[in-house]
Amino acid sequence: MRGCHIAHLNLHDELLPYKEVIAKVIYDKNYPRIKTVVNKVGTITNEFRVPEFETLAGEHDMVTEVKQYGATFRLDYSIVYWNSRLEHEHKRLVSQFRAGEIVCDMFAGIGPFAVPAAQKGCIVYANDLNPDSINYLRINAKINKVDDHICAYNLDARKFISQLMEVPDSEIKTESNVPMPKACDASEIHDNAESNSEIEGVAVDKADLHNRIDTSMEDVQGSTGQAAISVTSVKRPSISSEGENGKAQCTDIPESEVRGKKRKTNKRMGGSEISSTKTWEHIDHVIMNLPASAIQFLDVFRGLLKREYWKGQLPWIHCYGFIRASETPESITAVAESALNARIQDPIFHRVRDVAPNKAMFCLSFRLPEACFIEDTHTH
Ligand SMILES: C[S@@+](CC[C@H](N)C(=O)[O-])C[C@H]1O[C@@H](n2cnc3c(N)ncnc32)[C@H](O)[C@@H]1O
Repeated sequence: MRGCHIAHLNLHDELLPYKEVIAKVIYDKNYPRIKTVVNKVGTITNEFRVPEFETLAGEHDMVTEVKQYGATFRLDYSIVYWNSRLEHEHKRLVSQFRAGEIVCDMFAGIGPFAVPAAQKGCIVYANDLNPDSINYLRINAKINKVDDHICAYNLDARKFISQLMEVPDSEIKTESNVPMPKACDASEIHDNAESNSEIEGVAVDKADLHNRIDTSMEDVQGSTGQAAISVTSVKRPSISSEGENGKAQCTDIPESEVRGKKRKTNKRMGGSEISSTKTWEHIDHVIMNLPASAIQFLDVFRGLLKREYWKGQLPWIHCYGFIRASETPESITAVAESALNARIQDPIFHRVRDVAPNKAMFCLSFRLPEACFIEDTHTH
């Protein structure tokens, strides 16, 4: 693994009697680059997907730094999930994202999707149930200088996505609280639609659309003052704030962060627009990399998005899982449809890698079906 002083073995049973000898040879041949040789023990059963390791040679130091396509990730191998074999998959998926898009990573780990997506200029809402993963994700966001593009949360994935989609009281449309006409203007809604989409016959670039929408939102805020209140009046706690013992605080999503994160256009993008994001109005991608059970979380999307607030197309869901020899992409899609209680149009099934002779990891990507909208949430 690039940049790492740990050699991580996965020895089969027949080699276990020789494990010390094997480890010593690896250590002697590679020292000082390799300072620790570990072997994975048993199968992963804990919910944080952290393997157990035994140290076979060298010092027991499991804190290290690894590099993936230009990003640096610090982690403690003994307390967080990390799999260097997913490098290509991280890269493949992030290559589909575009600057300015909003990405929600429900099972983010230490940030191998979140950090490169933020480096691309996406706004990333990243969550993990393991507080140590979130602690390292925040550290990695800082190391890679994208902490202004990542909001990190330590919640159960269902709660995380539900809270991001919750419309705050101050924004609920009532008869006396009619939405700002310009912010919900049909042409803007239309503009916020699609990557490289055809709008009235013209090819439209999504990043450009976001910039244009951003500018118009600034105008709206300036002219009415109403939206500006929801975005700027609440002081957001620092994303990288730490609790006692240097651990990231485990809290619900702070209202101010859910309500709309100030978005600075990435300096590397050369832009200077500052805009706001309201996650209940639009997100572009949801990543669900918990292959053992992510598909069972899909039911959280039933009735999750509120049609009257939503702008543009529905988000892409990228859901990971394992496929056995007895299963097919169609049968996997049927399981996802059953969880969503909706038909999926044109699913994209990508085989990520073989993990055992009869088992492969896959990524099922699809646009959230319209049936997942909740129609009328008006409070009169
Ligand atoms: C397979 S790892 C993926 C991490 C990262 N996305 C990657 O590609 O390396 C799954 C992650 O989901 C987290 N996790 C497990 N159950 C969860 C839950 N109910 N809600 C949120 N995160 C959870 C684990 O702590 C772990 O970091």
